[in-house]
Amino acid sequence: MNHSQRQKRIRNFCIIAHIDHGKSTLADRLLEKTGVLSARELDDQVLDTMELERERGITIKAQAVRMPYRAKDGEEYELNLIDTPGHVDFSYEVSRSLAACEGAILVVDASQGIEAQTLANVYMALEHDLEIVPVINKIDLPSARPEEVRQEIEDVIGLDASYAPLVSAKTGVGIEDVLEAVVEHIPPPVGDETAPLKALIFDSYYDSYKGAISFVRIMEGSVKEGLDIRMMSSGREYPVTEVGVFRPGLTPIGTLAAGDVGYVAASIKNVADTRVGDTITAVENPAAEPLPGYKKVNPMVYCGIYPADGADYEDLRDAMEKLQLNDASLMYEPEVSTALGFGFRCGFLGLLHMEIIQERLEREFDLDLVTTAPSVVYKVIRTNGEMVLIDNPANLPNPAEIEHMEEPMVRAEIMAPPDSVGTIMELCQQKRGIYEDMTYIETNRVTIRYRMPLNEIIYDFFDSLKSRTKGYASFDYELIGYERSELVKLDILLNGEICDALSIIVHKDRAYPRGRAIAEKLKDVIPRQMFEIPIQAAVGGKIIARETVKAMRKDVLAKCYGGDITRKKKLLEKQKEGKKRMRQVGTVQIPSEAFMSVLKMD
Ligand SMILES: Nc1nc2c(ncn2[C@@H]2O[C@H](COP(=O)(O)OP(=O)(O)OP(=O)(O)O)[C@@H](O)[C@H]2O)c(=O)[nH]1
Repeated sequence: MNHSQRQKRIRNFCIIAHIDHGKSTLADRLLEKTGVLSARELDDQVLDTMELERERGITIKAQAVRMPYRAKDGEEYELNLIDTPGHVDFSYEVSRSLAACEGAILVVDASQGIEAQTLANVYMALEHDLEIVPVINKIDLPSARPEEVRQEIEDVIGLDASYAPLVSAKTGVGIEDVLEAVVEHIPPPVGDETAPLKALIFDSYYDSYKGAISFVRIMEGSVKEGLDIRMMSSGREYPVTEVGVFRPGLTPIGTLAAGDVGYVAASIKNVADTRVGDTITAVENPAAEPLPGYKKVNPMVYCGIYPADGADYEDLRDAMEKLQLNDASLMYEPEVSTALGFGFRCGFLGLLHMEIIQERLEREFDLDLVTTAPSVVYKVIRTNGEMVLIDNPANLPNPAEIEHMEEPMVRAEIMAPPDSVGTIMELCQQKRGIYEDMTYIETNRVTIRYRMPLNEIIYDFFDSLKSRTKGYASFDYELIGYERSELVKLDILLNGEICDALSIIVHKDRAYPRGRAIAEKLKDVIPRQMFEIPIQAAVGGKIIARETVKAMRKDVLAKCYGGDITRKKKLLEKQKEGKKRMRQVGTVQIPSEAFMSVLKMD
């Protein structure tokens, strides 16, 4: 079979869905149906991969697996399923994965219908001109309303859903219909295998034996073992050591040609040299232009990460280094805080990314951490006209040197049942949201759009939204740029000293309530000590709130009457335990979890 005949039987697609609508379960079923994994292996193995994926904390964001499929027309097809990360933090990776495909399966839960992320994903897929195959999942649920959802897909998204397979990824019903729909509705790739090589990197990860491995879609030309390749963004060159496909598991196949999806290994030391979105070409006869759409993603959210015990600093640094090997979007640099000592300022794609990294540091590297309040990146325009980017409140210039400040804004899209509109609007208003519009989807769902400062949604917006709507609301956002804003630095003083790790940048109208709330919360979490501790919130040196932690009344040992020595020991032991999780800040001891917990409040 020549290449163009083969190309006609390739289908490159991904699965898009709102979280929990069954994307992973459906993907497993497709693997099972095409014999890539047996049902038994699925139980063991995919659970393992999922575990691994959890281990790696969504850093292996997108993988591609090749499935052979003999369709009802008697032909053998090569289906490449490209997995996309399901979270807005990784939207750039998602966009590159979509660019590697000709089509997408859109999974919609038959009982939930369309939700915020469903729409966001669909728009992104349409922007990449993908053919969308709707699939209605979870038809086994008693609350399933497949025909209504079919209508909803037609009315809200405007897709032809008349042929949408009705499936249960759980029981396995309708899976073959999904494969047939993919073959029938998604077009095969095009691309000239004799043209200069252009391969799009849509994901990469670090393998300790093979180095950084790039997952690619070959757009033009071909790549094989031994070829000298060049990364077009950096100009760096490497000889290819292996090319292959994921089946699952890396399987060498010798050559990948236009239309193919697979991986390329070239003894590359660092994932930072296999940037998602970059174009790989050949050193000899290179492509004139890279593929469009490459961009270096920048962190959106920053926070300080410190070891709870200063002695663990080196361990934390080693752990950071290891994580970064596999995650080119994690940024970190050493930082010193007067309150917390030596640690790192870290940049993340978003809050989920931040939480994943924190969790991995604690779980995989067994570290106890103190994290400071997350901050977005502010633009500060100095009185001398100079613009500086500030991601750490401690670095904010003196107010006298600031002409004005700008903060990042997002467009938030919330989808919810109509009866929760009131409470959602109240929340958005509280978070300085500016109402844009509202549209009803059928009679049971409404989409509300707000323009909001990113700094208001990074702490607890989503949690508040969920609790106010009993979990029914879904939420999505995109960054829309910077706007001028009246921002101030809110400092917290403990026993008269500023605790830099608790400083935050807030809107001036929110400084007072926020300062009060933080002081009140700190009063609850800071245990009594031998002396009275004033807790103050201040803006520009002016105290705006004050609480006091009263002094301890009695020595704990006083209860022991000096008699029972074992009891005394136990008590001291217990105190030591408690102390381990405390940070000495100036003269005051603060429990390490206090730093984050005070910032989470409605
Ligand atoms: N009843 C029923 N449950 C299903 C079906 N498909 C998936 N589920 C369940 O729905 C939940 C979410 O499924 P996942 O496959 O993890 O969903 P996902 O979209 O990949 O979710 P994320 O990975 O969190 O984005 C799981 O508890 C599944 O067992 C189905 O057809 N019927």
